[in-house]
Parts: sequence; C-alpha cells; structure tokens
Amino acid sequence: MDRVIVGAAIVDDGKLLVGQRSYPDDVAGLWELPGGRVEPDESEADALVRECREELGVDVTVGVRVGGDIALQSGAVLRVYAAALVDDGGTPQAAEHKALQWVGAGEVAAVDWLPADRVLIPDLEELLA
Ligand SMILES: Nc1nc2c([nH]c(=O)n2[C@H]2C[C@H](O)[C@@H](COP(=O)(O)OP(=O)(O)OP(=O)(O)O)O2)c(=O)[nH]1
Repeated sequence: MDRVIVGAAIVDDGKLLVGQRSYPDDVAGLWELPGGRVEPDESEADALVRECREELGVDVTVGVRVGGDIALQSGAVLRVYAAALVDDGGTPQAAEHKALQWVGAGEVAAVDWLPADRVLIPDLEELLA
C-alpha cells in the first residue's frame, strides 16, 4: 500500500489551526494541516500525536476522520483527522512552519491551501460549524 500522510484538523475555541509551509520552495508559503508521514509499524493516530509534538510542541487527542482519502501526486494518500489540544498540553509553536494561524469557519475558504487540501474546504467548514 502507498504511504499514508496524516493531517490534524486541530480545533480549539471554534477555530482551526493551519500552518504555513517553509519548504520545499515550490510550496513554501502555502498553508496545510500539521502532520506528516506515518512510519512503518506506527498507527495513524500515533503518527498524528508524534507530528503534533514535533511540529507544534503540543499534545493532542485524535478524533474522527474528516473528509475522504486524498490521492497526492507523490502516490501517497492524505488522511485527515479532527484533533483537540490536551488541557495543559501547551500552546502551539511554529517549530517547523513559517507561521501558524487560527481560522474560523468563514475564513477556511480564503486560506491559500496546498493544492491537495482544497478539496477539504467543505469538510473543514462543516467541522467548524
Ligand atoms: N502535513 C501535511 N502534508 C501535506 C498536506 N497536504 C499535502 O499535500 N501534504 C503533503 C506535503 C508533503 O509532500 C507530504 C508531507 O510532508 P511533511 O513534510 O509534512 O511530512 P514529514 O514531516 O513526515 O516528512 P519530511 O518533510 O520530514 O520528509 O504531504 C497537509 O495538509 N499536511
């Protein structure tokens, strides 16, 4: 099976956390959901928890799937899960992103998303509604 990339739709106080990619050059400046590759022998939920610690310095709990499987040009598949910040688990910091931003339901469509993520806009709006 192709590699799986997991993305976290972290919602707090009715807003979604989005991160601005810092690399590679062709997508630097575009926005994505925190996440990354699922390692062999790692569950998708474990990968999300690990990536949120590495990229944001926070602990999250993983919730329901958001949207369907999204085929990426690389051959990998992107799977998004709702996530929540754990109480006293820290405030997100941009360890790997250029910037972080919290967006409300009305702002999701205007985010300058990575191309593959644009299909998720209705699902993310629904998650925030
Ligand atoms: N994290 C994340 N990656 C995404 C999203 N949309 C999307 O097309 N991707 C792509 C970009 C990358 O090709 C790949 C994940 O790369 P990554 O850089 O976040 O993953 P990683 O930390 O495991 O990998 P690496 O950069 O350390 O090699 O998935 C998204 O919303 N979130």
